Amino acid sequence: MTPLATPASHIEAVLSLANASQLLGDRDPIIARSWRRCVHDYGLDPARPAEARFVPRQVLREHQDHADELINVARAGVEQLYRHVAELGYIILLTDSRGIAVQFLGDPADEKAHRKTGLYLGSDWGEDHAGTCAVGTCIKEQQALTCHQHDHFSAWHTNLTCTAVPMFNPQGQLLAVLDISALYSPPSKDSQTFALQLVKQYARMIEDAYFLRLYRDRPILCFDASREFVLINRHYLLALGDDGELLAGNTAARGLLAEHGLMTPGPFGSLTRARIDEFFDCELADILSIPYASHDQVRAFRTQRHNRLFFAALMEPRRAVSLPAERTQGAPRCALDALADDDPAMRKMLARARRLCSEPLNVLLNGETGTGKERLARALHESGSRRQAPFVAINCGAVPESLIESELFGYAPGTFTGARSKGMRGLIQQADGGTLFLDEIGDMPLHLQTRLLRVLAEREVTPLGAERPVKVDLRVIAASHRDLRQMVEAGEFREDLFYRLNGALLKLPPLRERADKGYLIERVYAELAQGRSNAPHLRGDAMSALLAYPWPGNIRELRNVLQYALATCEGNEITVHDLPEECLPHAVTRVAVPTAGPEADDDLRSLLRRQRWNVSAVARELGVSRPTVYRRMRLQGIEPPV
Ligand SMILES: Nc1ncnc2c1ncn2[C@@H]1O[C@H](COP(=O)(O)OP(=O)(O)OP(=O)(O)O)[C@@H](O)[C@H]1O
Repeated sequence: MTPLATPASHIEAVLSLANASQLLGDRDPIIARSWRRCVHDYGLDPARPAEARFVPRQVLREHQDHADELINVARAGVEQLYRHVAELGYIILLTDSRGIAVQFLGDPADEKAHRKTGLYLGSDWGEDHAGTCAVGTCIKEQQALTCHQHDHFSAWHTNLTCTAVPMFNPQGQLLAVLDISALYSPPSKDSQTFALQLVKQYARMIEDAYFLRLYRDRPILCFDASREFVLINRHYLLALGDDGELLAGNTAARGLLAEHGLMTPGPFGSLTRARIDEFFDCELADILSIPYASHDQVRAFRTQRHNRLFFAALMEPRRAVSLPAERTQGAPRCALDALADDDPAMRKMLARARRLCSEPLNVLLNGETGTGKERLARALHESGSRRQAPFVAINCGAVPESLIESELFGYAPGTFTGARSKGMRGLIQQADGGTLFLDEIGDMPLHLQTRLLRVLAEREVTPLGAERPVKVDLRVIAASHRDLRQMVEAGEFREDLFYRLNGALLKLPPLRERADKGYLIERVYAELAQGRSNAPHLRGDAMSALLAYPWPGNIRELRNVLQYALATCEGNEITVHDLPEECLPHAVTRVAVPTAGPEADDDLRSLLRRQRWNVSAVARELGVSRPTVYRRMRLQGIEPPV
C-alpha cells in the first residue's frame, strides 16, 4: 500500500507535473490534463484552501427546474444506486451539465462533514474553481472517471474519493453527471473499480430511461448482439418516425450509427435521418411486424454496411388514453374495461367482475378510501343485465344515523309531521329492478343491519309507519374500507348479513400499489380536462412526481390534486410546480429507502374516526400541524360527518 502523501508533497507533485514539458509518469492522463488546466488556464493554487462553493437557494431552484424532467426520470435509479452504496459510506450527487448538485442522497448523520466538503445539494463542482475533481473533470473531459484522493488538485480534497459518469441527451450533448463520493476510503485507487462500473451502469440506465421518456410516443427499436439478452439489455435504442425514419438513438446506438456512416461528423454529430431499412438489410414491414414475428417477438437482422448480426424487438408507442366510449359514442363495450390498464391485481379482479356482472349475486367491495369502490359498483351495474334499471347509492358513513333508516326504507304518509308528512319512497324501493349500492356498510348501525337482512332474505321492504310490506327485486353491492370479517368477529357486524352480502368479494388495490398509475393519472386528467377548449398539457416532470407520490387518499386524492393543478396552472403546461406541496418530490432525500411515511400507511379517515374527528388529536398523532391535516383531508376529499 502506498503511504498517503503529505499536503506538501502533494502540492509539489501537482506543480511539477503541471509544469513539466511532457506528461510523463504513471499518472492517469485525464488527471494530468486537468492539473495542467488548473494551473495554466484557471490560475489555481493547490495549496490554497478549497472552500466548498454553493449556489444561492434561488439559483439552485432554477438549475433544478431546468433539470426537472431528468431528476424525475432518474429518481428511482438514483435511489436504487444509493441503496447499494449507502452502507459503504458513499453519498450520491446528481449534477447538471454545469456541475451544480441538483440532487443529493446521503446519511444525515454526516451532514455537517458533507456540507463542509461540498458533497451536498447546491454545491458547485466546476473544475475552474474546485480544481481537478470527479464532477468538474468529467464535465470537461466528457468521460467517466474516478478522482481518487491525491488525484484531486487541491490539497484540501485529498481524503475524498469521487467517481463521476457523464450522461448525454439523444443529441449527444452532456445532460448531467452522476457521482458517488466518500469522505474516506482505502488508499488504493483499485478499491474504486467496482464503484466506477456500478455508476456507469446506473448512468446508462438513467440515460436510457430518459430516452424512452422523450420518445414514448414513437415506436422504439431495441437491439442487441444476443437474442437472449435483447429484452434484458436493450443495449441499442432507436426511435423511429412514421415511415421508419431514424429520429434519435441512445448513446450506444449513436456510436453504432456513426460506424455505419449514418451520423454527421463531429463531436455532436446528428443522425442523418436515414430510414431503418437503410441501416438494416430489410423491408420496413419486417421491422413493424416484429411484435407478431416469432415465439419471442424478436427478429434477426444484418446491418447493410458491415453485415453485423443483431436481434431486435420493437416497443410500440404508448397509446393515448381515451375516454370511455359511453361518454362519446353510445353504449360501452364493457364499463369495467376502462377501470384499469395493466395492473396484475386489477386484471384478476376485473376478470372476476366481468363473470359476475349479470349474476344475481350480491357483491362486497373492499378497498381503502378513494380506491374507486363506487366507480366499480357503477361499472358492475352498467355492464350487467340490470343496466336499464336504476343504480341507487347511499353512503352509510355520511348520512346521520337518525336519517339512514328513513332514507333507506322510506316512510308512509302521516308517519311524521310537518314537511315530511307526505311520505317517501325509500332508496330500497327506488332501486327496485336495479342495484342498491351501500357504501361504508361497516358504519351501518346494528339495528338497521337487522332490517336490511330482512329485506334481503324476504325480498320485501316495509316503509316506516306502513302496514304492509312492498316486494322489491334488488341486487345489493356493498362496500367498506374496513375488514368486515374482523368486524363480525368483534361483534360489530351481523354475521348473517355479512354472508348475505358476500356473494362474491372484490378487492381494489390502493393506488400506490397499482402498476397502471400512469394510465389512471392520464385518464383522470382526461376526464377533468374534457370540454375545456385549451386544457394545459401535463408535462413529464409533473407526471413523474405524480407517479412517485404515495397517494394516501388514492384516486380521489389524485383527482383533487389534478383539479387543483388545472385550476391554478397559468401557462399551457402543468409542471411539477403546479402541484400541491404534498406531491412535490423532495430534492434532498435523507434516507436510503424513501417510504410513504406513517401518515401514508395509516388511513387518514380511519385515524380521524378513531380520534372521533378531533383534528388536533390526529395532528398530534401524525406529528404534523392542524392545517396540514385539514389540507390532507381536503385533498383526499374527507369531510367530517354532519
Ligand atoms: N378508474 C377510475 N378512473 C377515473 N377516476 C376514478 C376511477 N376510480 C375512481 N375514480 C375517481 O376517484 C374518486 C373516488 O372514487 P370512488 O368514490 O369510487 O372511491 P371509493 O372507494 O368509493 O371511496 P370511499 O371509500 O371514500 O367511498 C371519484 O372522484 C372517482 O370518480
